[in-house]
Amino acid sequence: MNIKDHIRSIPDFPKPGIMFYDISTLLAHAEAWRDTVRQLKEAVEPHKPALLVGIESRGFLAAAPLALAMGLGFVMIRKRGKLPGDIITHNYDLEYGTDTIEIQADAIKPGTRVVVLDDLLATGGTMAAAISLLRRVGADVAAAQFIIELGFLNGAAKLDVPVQSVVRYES
Ligand SMILES: O=P(O)(O)OC[C@H]1O[C@H](OP(=O)(O)OP(=O)(O)O)[C@H](O)[C@@H]1O
Ligand SMILES: Nc1ncnc2[nH]cnc12
Repeated sequence: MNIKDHIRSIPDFPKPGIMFYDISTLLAHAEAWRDTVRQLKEAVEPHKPALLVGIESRGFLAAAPLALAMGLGFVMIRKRGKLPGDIITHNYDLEYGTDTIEIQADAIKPGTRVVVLDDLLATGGTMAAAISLLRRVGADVAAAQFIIELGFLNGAAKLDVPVQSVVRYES
């Protein structure tokens, strides 16, 4: 199964000059999606995580089925203002402006080995922020796992954990 055959590339979205890699078509194809989750499992298992973490929102689509397939729990990192209870907040810089992600303060016991998942690695800013947030709650971040990596943006250079992806684009 060639996973790339099921990812749709849409030029000039959300703005001119950006190629958008759309996983809608991958999710809609049962066999291709099953194979994607299988490949995620093969890549993540060697890190022996006790827990998986997903980043809102497309990261949930990867992390939740993988957690079920691996028999592990799954923790959400969410955008600002969505999580109830005691939360830990992390602000980070985007190309223009700032953004905020959050996790529940008691979601992860200190020392727990986790793998973080997101659908796509672009500049690496989102995953770098997620890793900082996870370390603040005491998680041991074993790896960052993606479905898609945009290699030409060199986001992996921002991350100080092993970076893995199912498919990679060079342009
Ligand atoms: O490597 P970066 O440059 O940080 O970009 C990657 C992030 O951008 C997208 O999320 P988006 O903010 O579009 O949210 P969504 O998952 O809710 O669609 C994607 O799902 C990653 O989380
Ligand atoms: N080029 C891209 N395609 C899909 N999702 C993205 N998130 C950030 N950059 C993206």
